[in-house]
Amino acid sequence: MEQPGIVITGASGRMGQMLIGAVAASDKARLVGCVERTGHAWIGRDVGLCMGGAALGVTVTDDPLEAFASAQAVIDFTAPAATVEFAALAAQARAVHVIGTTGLEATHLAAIDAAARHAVIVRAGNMSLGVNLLVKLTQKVAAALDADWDIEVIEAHHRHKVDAPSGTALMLGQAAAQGRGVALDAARVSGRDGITGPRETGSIGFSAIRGGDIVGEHDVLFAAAGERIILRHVATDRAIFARGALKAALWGQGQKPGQYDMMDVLGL
Ligand SMILES: NC(=O)C1=CN([C@@H]2O[C@H](COP(=O)(O)OP(=O)(O)OC[C@H]3O[C@@H](n4cnc5c(N)ncnc54)[C@H](O)[C@@H]3O)[C@@H](O)[C@H]2O)C=CC1
Ligand SMILES: O=C(O)C1=N[C@H](C(=O)O)C[C@H](O)C1
Repeated sequence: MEQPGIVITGASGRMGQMLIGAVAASDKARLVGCVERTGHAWIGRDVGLCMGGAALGVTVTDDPLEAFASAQAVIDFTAPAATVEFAALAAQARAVHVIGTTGLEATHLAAIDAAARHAVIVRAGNMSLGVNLLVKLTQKVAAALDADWDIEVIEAHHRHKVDAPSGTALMLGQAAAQGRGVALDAARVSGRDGITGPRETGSIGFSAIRGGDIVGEHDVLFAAAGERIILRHVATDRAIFARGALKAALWGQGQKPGQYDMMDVLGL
């Protein structure tokens, strides 16, 4: 059987280039398309040459529908508005849509839910094995501790990141809330500043650091009187996200329409 053909959206981005490298090097998938936004300097050029390497025989396009028509999967690490558009188009093309984009708000999520009625969508704020294990651990630890243990999620990323808290931090906060049996929306406290008053018992705090070229670092801090537990993940190479996304694109082949995450893909 022919290997699944994969389209990468946001081809020139930090993750786009990492994903193109991963698919081009894979013996389980074929790179069949690359999409960038209209007006981008890469449109109409071979993506391999644009990346400074050998030609890959794939021309970058700003026409996602045409690109998706010949694909079995679309891997999408772009921006919320673009991802919503791609979800509808991937569903139309019956291609598995792997979504790594973060910063999605309720309206974006509703549109993705609608597309998942007709298509396979795998979405996760972090596609690495390590972070998905950390999510599981966070839920377990939170379930074992009572509200005398304050929970704080601290994340650090590069200076170009546009959303906060990170998608990963939200996954970790959600896991902590689930473990504790509370709703994250009710417990969440982000970005303290000024006279905040003392910490509210049971709240789950989020802090974001932005600087330099930090790939992605996440701590879940459980702090009580006299002791602290810190669960930590440090990403040093974006290849971990690309590997996870490619795994998700392959796993999604033949699945029933619906929305899945990396826990499903990794069997965690
Ligand atoms: N889930 C995960 O494991 C990970 C998720 N991310 C997320 O992926 C997203 C992208 O991250 P980066 O690659 O660092 O950003 P980036 O800014 O380097 O790349 C985004 C790319 O998307 C392109 N783009 C935007 N709108 C588009 C459109 N309408 N059509 C085609 N292309 C379009 C941009 O031109 C750009 O090349 C962010 O939301 C980030 O948080 C990043 C790393 C891992
Ligand atoms: O923007 C990034 O770079 C990253 N984004 C994801 C997030 O928001 O958690 C995953 C990873 O931390 C890198």
